[in-house]
Amino acid sequence: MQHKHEAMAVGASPRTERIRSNAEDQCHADEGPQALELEHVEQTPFYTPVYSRKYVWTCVLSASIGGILFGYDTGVISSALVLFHSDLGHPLDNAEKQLLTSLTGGGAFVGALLAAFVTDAVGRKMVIGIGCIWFTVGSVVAASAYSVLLMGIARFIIGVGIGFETMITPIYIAELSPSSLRGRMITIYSMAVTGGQALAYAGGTIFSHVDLGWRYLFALGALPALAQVALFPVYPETPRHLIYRGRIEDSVVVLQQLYPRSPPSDIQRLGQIIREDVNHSVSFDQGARRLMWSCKQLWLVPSNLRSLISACGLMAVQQLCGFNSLMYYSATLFAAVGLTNPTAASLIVSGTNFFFTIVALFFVDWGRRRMLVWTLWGLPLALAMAAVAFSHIPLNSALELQGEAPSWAKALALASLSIFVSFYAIALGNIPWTANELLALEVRALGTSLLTMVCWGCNIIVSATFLSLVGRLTAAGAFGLYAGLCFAGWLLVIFTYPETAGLGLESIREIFKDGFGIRFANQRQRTRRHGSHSRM
Ligand SMILES: O[C@H]1[C@H](O)[C@@H](O)[C@H](O)[C@@H](O)[C@H]1O
Repeated sequence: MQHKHEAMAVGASPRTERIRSNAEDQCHADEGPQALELEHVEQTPFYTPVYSRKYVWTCVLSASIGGILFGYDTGVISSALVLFHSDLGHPLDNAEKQLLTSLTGGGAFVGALLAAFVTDAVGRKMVIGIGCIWFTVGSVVAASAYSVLLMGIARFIIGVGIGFETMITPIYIAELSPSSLRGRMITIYSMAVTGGQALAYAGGTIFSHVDLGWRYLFALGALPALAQVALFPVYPETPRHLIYRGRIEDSVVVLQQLYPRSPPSDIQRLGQIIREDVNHSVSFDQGARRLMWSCKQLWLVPSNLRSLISACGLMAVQQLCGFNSLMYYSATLFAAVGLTNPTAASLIVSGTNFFFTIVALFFVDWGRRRMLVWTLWGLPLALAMAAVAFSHIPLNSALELQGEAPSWAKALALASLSIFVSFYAIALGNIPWTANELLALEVRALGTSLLTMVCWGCNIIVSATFLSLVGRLTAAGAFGLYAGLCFAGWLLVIFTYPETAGLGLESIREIFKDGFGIRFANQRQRTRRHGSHSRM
């Protein structure tokens, strides 16, 4: 009832009022027992030998190649900038360097928006393919570029590919995975991202000794895209999308492949539950899958809006915590604190990030909210330590050391930044990519597109302002500011991010019906655990 008043207060038309209240009624329908049943069916393979899950792992690993592309192409620019010399017509000035770095973020922002227009129409798998085309074309143009303009165009094209890929791969994986493994499988994708970044830094070290090495670096970026296209026949369209398009028989075949050990009755029931959820979304669709309609669903249905705030809020925290400033400027920062091999120093950041993403793999299905709440406090603490350290290290706005710095401050700077990366990678670095699971099917494509745009919008803000922040506030002030933002992010998570680990995608919409559902979700987790104990 309260929601009706909310909508009236903003002057909703009778039609939008109808849309909203339909959705509310559906959300309040009794989904509890059915949702638990779905989770039970999806968990069946969990108790069966690993080889029976081979197919789902093959699909997830094939899709995760997109993560390698994302990581490699965002990481490669920092090495390439050092290797360009005058190969693009003249030595690059700072503005050109910043432009070539941020154009990828701009392209990704546009790509995520474009992907929203096509995802429901052409399917999840096809969008992965479209992303690969952008990556391949962008890599070829970048490898053969001879001017800043051409390189700029190439970086933008690669960015569009990243936008497509970051929008679709997490949805694709979430829709294919059994709920008990969903977090872990999306974390495989995050591992691919951080692994791709580490590969880019390693490649940068190797090709720094090769004439025109940057051309090889960019050309190599096309290989994962081509590999993903080659694997196209191996991975299927998601059952949820197939059902959405009315291809029921195809969806049953895919479900059978995904759950080979489940009895046919379980497969049938799973298909039926997904179908009911899809019918529920399509019935709102009124026959026209128009973006405007999805927008209204997202903004005017309070439960959808709340899930969007939760998901996008967490993604904003991931980017605004300042991690990517460290990623892009780590070499320069570490050089300032006395390390002699800057590329190897960058490998410390990307390697630590990769390592702790692997650690995250073991905890993410234990609890997303739990992991976030237990680790996020470490970020402001580590950044506050970094702020203390850098207040004794005199740097100018180009991050060059101006004078002497005490060795304890240098050691503290190194230690605090390493602690920061570890705490970041174990939860905040990957959980926001699982957040599309918060969105109901009828708004998942558009909502995930917005989620991805928040990621890239905030990414551009952080990467384009770090040096100016250091200029205005000093490095200590910049780290202090990030510490404040991280602390605010921790509070945001505590109040708005419910626990979703182990819940079926079709049951998550229920959580947001009366608020951010923190208590409700905890209660669901208890019931679920109790249910699975009593089944065992
Ligand atoms: O999840 C990824 C990962 O943490 C990367 O290391 C970071 O560069 C990206 O911005 C983030 O979205």
